[in-house]
Amino acid sequence: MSLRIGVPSKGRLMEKTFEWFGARGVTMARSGDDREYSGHVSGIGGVHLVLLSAGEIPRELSAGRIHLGVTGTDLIREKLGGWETRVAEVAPLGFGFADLIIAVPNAWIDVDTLDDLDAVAAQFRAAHGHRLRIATKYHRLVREFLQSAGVAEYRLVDSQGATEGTIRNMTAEAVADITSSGDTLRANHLKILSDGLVLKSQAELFAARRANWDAITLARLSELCAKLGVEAPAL
Ligand SMILES: Nc1ncnc2c1ncn2[C@@H]1O[C@H](COP(=O)(O)OP(=O)(O)OP(=O)(O)O)[C@@H](O)[C@H]1O
Ligand SMILES: O=P(O)(O)OC[C@H]1O[C@H](OP(=O)(O)OP(=O)(O)O)[C@H](O)[C@@H]1O
Repeated sequence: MSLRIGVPSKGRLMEKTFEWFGARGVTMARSGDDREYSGHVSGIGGVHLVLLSAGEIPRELSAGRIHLGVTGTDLIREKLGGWETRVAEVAPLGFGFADLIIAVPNAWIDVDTLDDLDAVAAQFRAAHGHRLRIATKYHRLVREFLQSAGVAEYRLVDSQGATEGTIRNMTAEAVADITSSGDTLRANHLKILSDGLVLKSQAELFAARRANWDAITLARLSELCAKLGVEAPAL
């Protein structure tokens, strides 16, 4: 059986992943034109490339339909409850850096910390009759983070994109989203709470604990890890 490795199917994450493996003698390429989601691996035998959305890779790893996968730490932790029991970290890849943060409007001059947010949230509920809304797609991570910080008077509203626009659109009062350059936050007049860093993320190579590991796939894993210069994970 070949070792199935899931890799982001488009954009910067795909290109950087191809570069990272290529620099270590494992060449990945998409077949056909840009719209064809199939590919191949050379430089090592018995490894099958599976091109997937970065957001779907955690689920495919968890189900064991791929043996290895490249995706963001944020997506693994958000999408897989008890992620350590489902995947093993093989190697951080040094790209795809992003911080998951909590941000509020610049105009909230008295709000700089989570404690301030908590105070404003209580006032907000008293004044408006509903809880302050935080727009995000990272429900699990934000809930856990705010719970451990003691912030309770809020409601998460789902936003799967253009999250920073929800405040202007009046569907939320605050946001929890990833930032890398900070341009999107600046353009939308938002500031990060000083203690509002939920998670630092980067692209990582993960192994599926529940995949069908047999002697052949384990041998291929060792060979691949040796070639990549990383330690083979204990599964
Ligand atoms: N500036 C950035 N914008 C978006 N994602 C980034 C950025 N920097 C790093 N990332 C990381 O890239 C990953 C998301 O990649 P991508 O947007 O391709 O995923 P996706 O959810 O599968 O997207 P799509 O649904 O459009 O296919 C996350 O792990 C995220 O942390
Ligand atoms: O700090 P920056 O460099 O500005 O990057 C952050 C932005 O990039 C991502 O959005 P993406 O482009 O993936 O689009 P989305 O709004 O559909 O999530 C993220 O959701 C932020 O909006």
